[in-house]
Amino acid sequence: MLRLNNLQKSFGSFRAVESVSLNVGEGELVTLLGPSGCGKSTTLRCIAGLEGPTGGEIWLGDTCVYSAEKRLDLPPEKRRIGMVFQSYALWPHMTVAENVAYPLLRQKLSKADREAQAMQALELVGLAHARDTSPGRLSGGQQQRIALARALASRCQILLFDEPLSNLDVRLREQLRGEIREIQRRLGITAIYVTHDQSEALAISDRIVVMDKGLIVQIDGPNELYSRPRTRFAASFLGSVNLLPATVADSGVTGGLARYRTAAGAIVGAPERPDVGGPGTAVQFGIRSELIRLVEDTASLPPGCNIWPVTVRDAVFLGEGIEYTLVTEDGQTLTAKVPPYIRLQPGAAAYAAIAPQDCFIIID
Ligand SMILES: Nc1ncnc2c1ncn2[C@@H]1O[C@H](COP(=O)(O)OP(=O)(O)OP(=O)(O)O)[C@@H](O)[C@H]1O
Repeated sequence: MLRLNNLQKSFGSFRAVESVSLNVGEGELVTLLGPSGCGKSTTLRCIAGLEGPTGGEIWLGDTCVYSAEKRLDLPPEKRRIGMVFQSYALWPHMTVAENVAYPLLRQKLSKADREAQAMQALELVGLAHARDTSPGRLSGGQQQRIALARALASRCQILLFDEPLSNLDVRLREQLRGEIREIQRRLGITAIYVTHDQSEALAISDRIVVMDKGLIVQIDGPNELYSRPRTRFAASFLGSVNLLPATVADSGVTGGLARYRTAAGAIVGAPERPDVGGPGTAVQFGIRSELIRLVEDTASLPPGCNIWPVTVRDAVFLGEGIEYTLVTEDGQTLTAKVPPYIRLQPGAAAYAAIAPQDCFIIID
């Protein structure tokens, strides 16, 4: 449905989008995730036609809408794209229904059809009852729903979201992201969603594109990206991670696992990464903080667990859990987020344990 081939965008000599190639399937919701300034919004604006790229190609279905080589650049109104921005951009002097119907004026529709399409879109976002209200009298969440209805009303091929929930409080953000996902799935509409919020990306995406400095670092489903990040950047951008220096001890051991020697000499297991070199190759051994089990004796642990004897240095109560800072026997620091019923005092001796399948290997 959407294809970017080596998309580039420079502002003067600054390359905001270095090179982005991406295929998005029909009905897919793909998120562009990355830190401020990594080129997410610029990529989105190029797709919408609001920004002129400096290289590459953009295809929407079978239509090439931008090609540097062919000197082709279709204007936004010819791209059948709907866009939802961080700011709701609603007209205060129009009613809710008039705001939603406004972009339809460009289409050759009768007044009755325009109104019917606008009302259908308002029903989808649960705001049909507010049709005659002024948008200024509604809450931020409701105003963003109207902006979504306006994008849906024109029955576009693709919906683009640029940080649509950033102006809302946490609870509303969580509720609205669920609603956006539900409507997108129900209509089977293709969507590209820009955010710098990792939990939002994990919650709503079919696939996540992690970007850094105008380049794609990794593209994967939320689960794969969380459990098998390929680089230090991708690992640290999603969730909390511990990285321990290690070397390959033995590969192809059993069930897709390989063994790694950590700095203190302990041998631990993780899924084998085929692109890592043989024994002796230096790697980083990745452990998610929230997947660590913290126990006072090892009897209850399943066989084959990676186990580190640790001393508790610090504990921070977070409500839904406790974040422990732990020190291994060779002086490495581990962060573990565990349920709040596990209470250990600073100075206590314990064991940090994790299943090999829950670990991952980083090579950069
Ligand atoms: N019109 C412009 N002129 C010059 N530089 C620009 C322009 N628009 C964007 N940039 C620069 O391009 C880089 C990428 O910007 P972009 O808005 O795409 O980042 P982003 O990943 O969406 O970050 P954010 O979440 O902060 O919006 C930034 O360094 C930004 O300053």
